[in-house]
Amino acid sequence: MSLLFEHVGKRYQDGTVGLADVSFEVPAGHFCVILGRSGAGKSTLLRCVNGLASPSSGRVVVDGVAVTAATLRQLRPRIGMIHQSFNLAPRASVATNVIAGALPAVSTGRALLGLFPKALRETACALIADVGLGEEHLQRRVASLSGGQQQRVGIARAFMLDPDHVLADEPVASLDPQTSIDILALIRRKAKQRGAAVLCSLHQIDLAMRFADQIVALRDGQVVFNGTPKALARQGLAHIYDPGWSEPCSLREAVGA
Ligand SMILES: Nc1ncnc2c1ncn2[C@@H]1O[C@H](COP(=O)(O)OP(=O)(O)OP(=O)(O)O)[C@@H](O)[C@H]1O
Repeated sequence: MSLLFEHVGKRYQDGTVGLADVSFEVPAGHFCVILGRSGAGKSTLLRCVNGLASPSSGRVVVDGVAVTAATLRQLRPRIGMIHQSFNLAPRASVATNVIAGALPAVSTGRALLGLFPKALRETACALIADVGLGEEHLQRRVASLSGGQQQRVGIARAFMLDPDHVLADEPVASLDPQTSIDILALIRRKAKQRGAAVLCSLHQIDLAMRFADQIVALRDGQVVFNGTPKALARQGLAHIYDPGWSEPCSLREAVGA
């Protein structure tokens, strides 16, 4: 159960290159953080996994199945999504938002009527407790919660269908430092419990170093680093973030100079 990017390129309709030629693998159960400057291609990469963007070249392979319009129906229930701005229904309750994570597995008619099977309702309640929201929160409107609490709802929703993969696009961008740590620890714990691979884009290097098993760094739509936090600490961050960085620097590093 892994996520594989094989020479993935994405050119948008206006000609902008979102991804140039990206290849790497995230093994099952790994927490993989995607780093890179603004515009490096992090969101584009995540969107290529859940079909919100389709690669112009190459392919994304989820557990051996290439992501295409035809396979998305089968793959979507196995991919949980956590968003930067939570993407919840603000006027609906915590419980309603969490159970909405099961929509890919429920017929449209039943979903419209709010008829979720008892097992799914029980799963939703258990998840809400597990992410640290007490019973008193079940019927609260999401709009009345803090950002950190809303992201806990988003995490519970993402795990409704026991996903094999979790995509998190800057999940702590709007949260304070301690809440960010708590939220990433929660995503990591839930994913490890499940054995799910996580692909999580971040701008906070300290958090990447703290939580990642694997770090992939993008620059101008290309992979400029793929390895452990320790290896990145040895290598430094110039090749990812410095505007003036150029290739000879990485060549020197490659020969250990
Ligand atoms: N719908 C689109 N149409 C045209 N270009 C796009 C589109 N979406 C993204 N891009 C471009 O693709 C490149 C990569 O964007 P992307 O959003 O993937 O970067 P990012 O690393 O997630 O940035 P940030 O950290 O700011 O969110 C950028 O040049 C961006 O302007």
